[in-house]
Parts: sequence; structure tokens; C-alpha cells
Amino acid sequence: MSTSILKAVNVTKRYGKFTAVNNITLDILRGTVHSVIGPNGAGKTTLFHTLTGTTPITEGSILVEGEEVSHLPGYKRVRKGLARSFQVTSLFPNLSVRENLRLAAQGTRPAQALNPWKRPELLRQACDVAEQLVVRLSLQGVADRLSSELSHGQQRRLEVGMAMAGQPKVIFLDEPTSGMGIDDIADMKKLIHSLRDNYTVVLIEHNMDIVMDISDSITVMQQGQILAQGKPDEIRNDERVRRAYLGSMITGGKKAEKETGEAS
Ligand SMILES: Nc1ncnc2c1ncn2[C@@H]1O[C@H](COP(=O)(O)OP(=O)(O)OP(=O)(O)O)[C@@H](O)[C@H]1O
Repeated sequence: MSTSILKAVNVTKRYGKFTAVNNITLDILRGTVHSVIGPNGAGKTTLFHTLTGTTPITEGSILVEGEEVSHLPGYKRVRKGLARSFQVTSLFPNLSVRENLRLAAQGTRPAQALNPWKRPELLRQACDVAEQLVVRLSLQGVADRLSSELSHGQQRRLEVGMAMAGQPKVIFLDEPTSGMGIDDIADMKKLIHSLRDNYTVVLIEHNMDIVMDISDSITVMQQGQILAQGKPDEIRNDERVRRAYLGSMITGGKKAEKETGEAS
């Protein structure tokens, strides 16, 4: 049975009088893909920010493998094994794919990364990690190209690879398929699904086909709160979820149309 790797207990985030995340309790299990979905403004990204330490919480607690991290800044949570995949803008545009990955792998030992007297085996290890990732990301054909020369889909895969390079326990992905074409979406979906062999994935994604296909569990948020949690089938069939706002997103509108007799 999977054990808990990341927990949020009664987490609330307020901006002044506005409550963006309201009393959220989550238990994310090791080796799973856990998706967070909900309409625009539901609080998904704010929840991510609180879990990764980008933004401080107002109330509640966050635990990584049972250890309280609520008041640790983001960079210290990285050392506890939480990694966030950032947007394309976080790539080094004037470095090759291989060099981007090698630097990200070296970043696991920041003191060593900038030390001119660093031990050569650490550099070799970082090169090995980069080589393995080039293959895993299916970027062999462009490994020596500058990251700025990659297609959008390749850049987004590289972003995920940059998070993987740190060999974290949990990888946070915020809309990794946004702006992608169909082929790139299929590649990204395969990559995310494969991640749970080595990592735990927390995913924000608007593409319901992906969410339903690759998630082990789903948290549905609405107006800062949890509306429902469960396996994809449970969420798909949850009346509250469908009635609230997801009917057409999850079912492609078919069921809702059938029920209302409004199909054209
Ligand atoms: N720094 C901030 N100050 C004030 N309000 C904020 C701040 N960040 C987010 N909010 C508000 O919190 C609410 C939740 O925003 P959030 O970005 O978390 O939603 P979301 O579910 O990620 O939406 P989307 O799917 O559009 O990205 C929104 O009403 C937003 O305006």
C-alpha cells in the first residue's frame, strides 16, 4: 500500500480579507499522480505556492514524510525533496539541452556547483544524470541544440527534465501541456505517466482527457475549497462535481446533453 509523502492539513491562505485557499486537507501518496483541478480562480496555483513554499500559509500545516515544513522557505523545501517545474523562461536559453540538464543536476549541491575545486566525480555524476534524462525526455536529436532553438513542446519537456535532474521526491507540474499541439500533448502525457515509477507527481492540468487518463487521484477545487476528492471514475461520476461546473469538461458534454435532451 502506498504511504503518504506529502500532507496538507487545514491549510488556509488569505490575501488581506480574501481567502484564496480555504481549509484544505490533502494526503498525497508516494508513487502516484495526484491532480488538482477546478475552474479558473479556484485556488489551484495558490495551493501549489503554499505547498512548495513560494508563498507562506496563513493557517494550517504542511508535512513532507511526516516532517513539518510549513515555515520553511522554498529553497529549503527543495532540499526536503519538493521540486517545481517552472515555465520555459526558467531554461538557460544560451546553453544546450545537455548543459541545461547538467547544471540542474549540479544544482542539487549548490555549494559544489560554483566551486572551481569541486570533485571531478560530482561533475561526472551530473553528466550521467543529464545523459539519462536526454533519453528519458526523447530529446536525443536536439541534445546539443541551444534550449532557445527547441520547439515549444520540447522546451516544456526540458522544463520537466530540469525538475527531474534534482532527483526530488515530489514534482509539481503547473499546466505542463498549455499551448501544446496534439503530438506534443501525447508525448508529455506519456512522460508524466512514467514519472510515477521514480517520483510522486502533483499536477495542475486543464486538459481533462489527460487528467482522467493518468491520475491516480484527483482533488477538485472550487472557490478555494475542496469540492471532491477521489479516483478518476469517482470524480467523473460525482454529481456535485458535474453539477457544479465540470459536466461538459469531464464527459465531453455527452451525458449532460443526454440528460437535458439538448443535444443537437
Ligand atoms: N497575490 C495575490 N493577491 C491577491 N489575490 C490573489 C493573489 N494570487 C491569487 N489571488 C487570487 O486568488 C484566487 C485564486 O487564484 P489562483 O491563481 O490560485 O487560481 P487557479 O485555480 O490557479 O486559477 P487558474 O486556473 O486561472 O490558474 C483568484 O481569485 C486570484 O485572483
